[in-house]
Amino acid sequence: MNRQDGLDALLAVSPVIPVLTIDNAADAVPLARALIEGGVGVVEVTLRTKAAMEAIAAMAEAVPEMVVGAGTVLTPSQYREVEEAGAKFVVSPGSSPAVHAAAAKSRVPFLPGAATPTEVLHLLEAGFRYQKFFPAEQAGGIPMLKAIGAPIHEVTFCPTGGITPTTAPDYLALANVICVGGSWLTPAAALRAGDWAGIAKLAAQAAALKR
Ligand SMILES: O=C(O)C(=O)C[C@H](O)[C@H](O)COP(=O)(O)O
Repeated sequence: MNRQDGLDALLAVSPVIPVLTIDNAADAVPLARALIEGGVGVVEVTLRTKAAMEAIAAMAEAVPEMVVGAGTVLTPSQYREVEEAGAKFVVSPGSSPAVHAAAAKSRVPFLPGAATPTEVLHLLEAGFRYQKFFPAEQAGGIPMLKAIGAPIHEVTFCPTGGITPTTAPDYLALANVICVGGSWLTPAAALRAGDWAGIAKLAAQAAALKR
């Protein structure tokens, strides 16, 4: 089976995929509801915190209208764990043969990361037409994506890393970008304060971006 079956539809759900770092699993459900209220129906929950796995499971269970993805998946065992927790897609900042093998065995589609033309071509050769361009700003940003897109037409990107509400529209205007990832929708202070209304407002602004 193709390891990216259905991924195109998931990446088309919102112009911005919020990249979430959740310290407190109890925040997961109200946070997902706030994002849905703002019109953002897809998230990437990074495995950067102890609470991440529980957060994925809680969101997938309690907020079925949210497409919950798992990010920072670096190993085959993490791939299996997030699938069990209910993740609908898996994101990695890079890629490795072991994680590719885990993706090949899984029903959950995989969005691997690349930052150079050689990495992009390796992934394309392995069948990955959708790739995370990471770390987007540090790896050359918009000029780099344009330069990669000139010779390599077949790959569509979700750039992530250092993107802001100001730069997001310019990324989204590129022919080889389907969506962008970013952490700005969920500022740490807003999460700590449980400012769900504020997060819903940021989500609404992101959901309204054109692509
Ligand atoms: O954790 C991962 O797997 C990552 O790939 C890193 C995140 O995508 C970036 O850290 C996004 O964060 P901002 O740059 O703040 O928008």
